[in-house]
Amino acid sequence: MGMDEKLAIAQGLDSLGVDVIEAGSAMTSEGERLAIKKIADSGFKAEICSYVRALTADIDTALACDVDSVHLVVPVSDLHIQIKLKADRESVVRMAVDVTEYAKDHGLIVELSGEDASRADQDFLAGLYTAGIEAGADRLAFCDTVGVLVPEVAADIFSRLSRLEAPISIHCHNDFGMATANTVAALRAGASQAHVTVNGIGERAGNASLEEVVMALESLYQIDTGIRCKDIYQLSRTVSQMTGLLVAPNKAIVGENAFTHEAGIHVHGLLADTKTYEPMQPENVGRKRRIVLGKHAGRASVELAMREFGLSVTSQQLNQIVTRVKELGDKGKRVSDVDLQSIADTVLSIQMEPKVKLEELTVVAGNTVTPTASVKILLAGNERLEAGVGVGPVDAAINAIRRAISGVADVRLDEYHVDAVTGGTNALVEVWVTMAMADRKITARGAGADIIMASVEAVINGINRLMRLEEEEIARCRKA
Ligand SMILES: CC(=O)SCCNC(=O)CCNC(=O)[C@H](O)C(C)(C)COP(=O)(O)OP(=O)(O)OC[C@H]1O[C@@H](n2cnc3c(N)ncnc32)[C@H](O)[C@@H]1OP(=O)(O)O
Ligand SMILES: CC(=O)C(=O)O
Repeated sequence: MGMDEKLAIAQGLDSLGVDVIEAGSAMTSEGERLAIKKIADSGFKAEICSYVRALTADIDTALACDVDSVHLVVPVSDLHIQIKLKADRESVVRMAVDVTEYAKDHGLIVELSGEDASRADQDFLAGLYTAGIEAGADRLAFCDTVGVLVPEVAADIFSRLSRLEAPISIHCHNDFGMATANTVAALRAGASQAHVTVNGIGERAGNASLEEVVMALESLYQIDTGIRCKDIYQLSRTVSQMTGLLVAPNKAIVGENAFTHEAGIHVHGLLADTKTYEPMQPENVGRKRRIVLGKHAGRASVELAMREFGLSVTSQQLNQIVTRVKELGDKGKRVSDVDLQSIADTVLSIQMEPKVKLEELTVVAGNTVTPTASVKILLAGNERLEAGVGVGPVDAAINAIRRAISGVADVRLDEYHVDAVTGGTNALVEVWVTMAMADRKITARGAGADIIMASVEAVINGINRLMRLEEEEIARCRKA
C-alpha cells in the first residue's frame, strides 16, 4: 500500500473505534515513513504506533515519524535468539531493557513484545517482561509468531501472564486457522488487548481477523468492544480494494456469502425466524441478507421470489418452477433473477417482448486507440444509435448501451463477474452482473465464446428485467 491507501485505512480504523493503529514499520522505506508520519499527524483519536526492532536506530526512525508509541519486538524463543539473532538470553534481556529505556527517555509509549513467545521458555519470558516493566515498558505483548498456540494453552499462559504489573496484548498468526480462537481464549484469560487485522490479512496465512474477534466477543460473550460494528463491512471492502487482496466468499462476517442463503431447508426456517439460520443479524455488521436460487432451492424460497416478483402461482405451478430451477442448478448454473423470470414466464405462459433489443454493435480496441463502441438498439421499437468509450472494449460497449437508453432507463452496473467455463483462449465464458435502477437490484447472466457479446447480453437482459419491474410497479400503483 502507498500513502493514500494507508491513510484511508487508518481513517477507517479510527472511525471504527480501535484504540491503537500500528501504522507500519518505520525502518522499512522512505514511503512507509512518509505514510506513518502522515497518519500520526492526522489528529486521529487512536494511538499511532510503529513496529520497531530492539535497536535504538529503529526508535530514532519511529520518533522522526511522530508516532505516539512503539511495538518494540524482541525475539524470545531459543530458536529465534540463537539461530536468527545469533545471541543469547542474557544479551536479549539487555537489548530489551536498554531500548525500552531509550524509547521512554524519548517520550514514547512502549509495548514490549516477545516474538515467537509461544515457543519460548515461559519462565525466561516472564523474567524478560518483568525486566521490561522495571525499565519503563507501559504494556507487553505476546506474539504467537508462527500460529502454533491452541486455545487451552493460550488460556493457561494468559492466566499467569495477566498477573504481571502491565497490561498485555495477544498477537496471533493464523497458520492453523486458530488465530481468532486463540485470541479470544487469551482475552478471556486476562489479556487486555488484541492485535488484529481487517479481513485477517498479514504475513503468510495472516493474523487474527478484527471482524471475527470483535463479533465473537460481542455476540458470543456479550462484551461491548466499543467498536462501531455497523461499519465493519465497509472497512473490509475498502481494505480489500486498497490491497488487492480478495476476501474468500465463505470468510466469516465479511465474505460475500456470509449472509447468503441457498438451501431450501434453511430459507424455509429463516422465513419463520431469521435466528434459525443466522447467528447474528447481517445489519449489525453493515450487511444485508441475500437469498439466492440454485439446485438446493425449495418451495419456500421460490415462493418468496415469486412474491417479490409480484406473481401469484398455484401449488402446481410452484412445483414446476422449482423443478426447472433445480434443472438449471444441476447444470452447474447459478440462477439469476432474469433466469427465474424467464422460467416463471414459461410456466405461467406469459409472453413479454423485451423492451431493449440489440441490433448492431461495433467495438474498436488496440494498443493505439481508446476503446470505443457504437451500438444500434431498438428501444420499445424505436431505433437509437449511440457511441461510448471505456477503459476496455467491454466497458466501452456497456457505456454505449447505457447512453443509448439514458433518459428512459438510468441503470447502474453494480457488479460484473466473468468466469471461463472451459479452458483455452476459445473458452466459453459466463458473465454475471448485478444491476440496479433507483433502489431496485437484480442479477442477470450472459454466456458465449465472445466476452464482449456475453457481457452485452448480460447487461441487456438486466436492463429488460429492470424495465419490466418498473412497468409492473407502475401498473400495481395504478390498480391500487
Ligand atoms: C514478526 C515480525 O517481525 S513482524 C514485522 C516485520 N516487519 C518487517 O520485516 C519490516 C520490513 N523489513 C524491512 O524493511 C527490512 O527487513 C529492514 C529494513 C527492517 C532490515 O533490513 P536489513 O538491514 O537489510 O536486514 P535483513 O532484513 O536482511 O535482516 C534483519 C536484521 O534485523 C535483525 N533483527 C530481526 N529482528 C530483530 C529484533 N527484534 N531486534 C533486533 N534486531 C532484529 C536480524 O538479526 C537481522 O540483522 P543482521 O542484518 O545484522 O543480521
Ligand atoms: C511481531 C509479529 O508480527 C510476530 O512476532 O508475530
